[in-house]
Amino acid sequence: MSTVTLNKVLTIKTLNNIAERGLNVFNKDHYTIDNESNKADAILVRSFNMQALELDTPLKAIARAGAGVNNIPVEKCTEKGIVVFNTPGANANAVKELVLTTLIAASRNLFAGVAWARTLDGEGDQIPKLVEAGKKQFVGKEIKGKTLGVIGLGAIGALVANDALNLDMEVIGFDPFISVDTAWNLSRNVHRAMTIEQLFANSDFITVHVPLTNDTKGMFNEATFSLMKPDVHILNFSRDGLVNEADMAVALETGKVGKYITDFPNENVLKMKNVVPIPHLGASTGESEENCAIMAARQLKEYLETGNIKNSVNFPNVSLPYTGKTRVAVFHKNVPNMVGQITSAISNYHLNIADMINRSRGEYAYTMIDIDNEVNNDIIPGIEAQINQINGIVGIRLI
Ligand SMILES: NC(=O)c1ccc[n+]([C@@H]2O[C@H](COP(=O)([O-])OP(=O)(O)OC[C@H]3O[C@@H](n4cnc5c(N)ncnc54)[C@H](O)[C@@H]3O)[C@@H](O)[C@H]2O)c1
Ligand SMILES: O=C(O)CC[C@@H](O)C(=O)O
Repeated sequence: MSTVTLNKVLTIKTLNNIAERGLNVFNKDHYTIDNESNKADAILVRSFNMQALELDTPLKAIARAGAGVNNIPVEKCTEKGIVVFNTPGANANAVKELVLTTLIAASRNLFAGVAWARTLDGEGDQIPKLVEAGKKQFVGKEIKGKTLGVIGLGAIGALVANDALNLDMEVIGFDPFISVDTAWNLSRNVHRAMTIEQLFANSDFITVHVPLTNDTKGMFNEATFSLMKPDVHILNFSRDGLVNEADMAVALETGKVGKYITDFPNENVLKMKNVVPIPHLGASTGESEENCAIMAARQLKEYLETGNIKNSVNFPNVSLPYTGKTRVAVFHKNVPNMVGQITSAISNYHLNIADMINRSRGEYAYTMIDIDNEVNNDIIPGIEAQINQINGIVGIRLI
């Protein structure tokens, strides 16, 4: 981590409860933590829905202490040069543990059984007899030898797939965009489904670990249920929007889906038969909340102090050792001759370039230029104005 001396105090706004150890990453001499400010330099968020929020200047960055960024208006941020970070893998173990816990618990009708046992309160000496007579309602099925389909083999899916093998399950995985890193970590005993249909047709249990996007929205629906085995159990620890809830309600009624274990209860879900509603606890462990908060805070701090970007979901990873010289960081459209125009704007001020880096991601790019000379504060507005005049510039920071 860099140890830059900031010449002004920056404000970090929190929109959710963020673990203390994460907030402690921000030195109080240089940062104010505030959950009210509308002049924040950066935002730390978990699940708060930011879609309708104004993204006012001087907001430079948003860090999601978690994986999913569907609560953040990422496209709007990109257009404004606001960097959005997440914390890949930081809560994956917590989610994996709850997936496997509920996979077994639901299969053994544990939740319903425990709730029923509580209703026996007050029956006195009769309770043991009632238990023995009533337990037949809760006969479950073992997971050993059954097939688990894992959709999405990223940080969480890969952990679930590997550990399900250790529980003697057969595992089929589907992920057309699997990363090289994950592929290396995945057991060779995980069978690869060539199509999602193949996974649907062969799984006794299905767990989904993909982001909610236009492509994945409603991927569980009447048509896909029809491909599945009867009594399939579906686990959704990803996002509610992946499931067409009207179709799920019907599939549960008919027994096509035996159980729906979801981390996203709502009014529709709570009315469903054989649903196991969990109050979004996937990542709710002390360990995971700290991991996410620390990672999010470090990434934000590094970006604010040096311009370096790591684990952004909308801009490329860019890193240049920070030497304390003036750094010009520019967001721009990914079109020809941008770097040339930016560097000539700088040389118009007779400044020498010591180092530079340029990376692109889709339609946008990010360029950082370190200036060799001491830059007089008086000329900074002029440099900014010249660069801002270039067609395709989204934003500029001098650090
Ligand atoms: N319940 C919780 O508390 C909780 C916690 C963490 C993450 N999540 C959710 O889980 C999701 C996954 O988290 P992660 O950390 O594993 O993310 P990740 O980015 O590491 O993995 C996602 C995987 O999904 C794959 N994928 C994308 N589209 C796909 C598709 N159409 N079909 C198959 N695979 C596809 C990607 O290639 C990637 O490997 C997050 O986006 C978030 O919505 C929920
Ligand atoms: O912050 C949480 O508790 C949940 C986070 C989770 O939904 C995620 O996408 O990482």
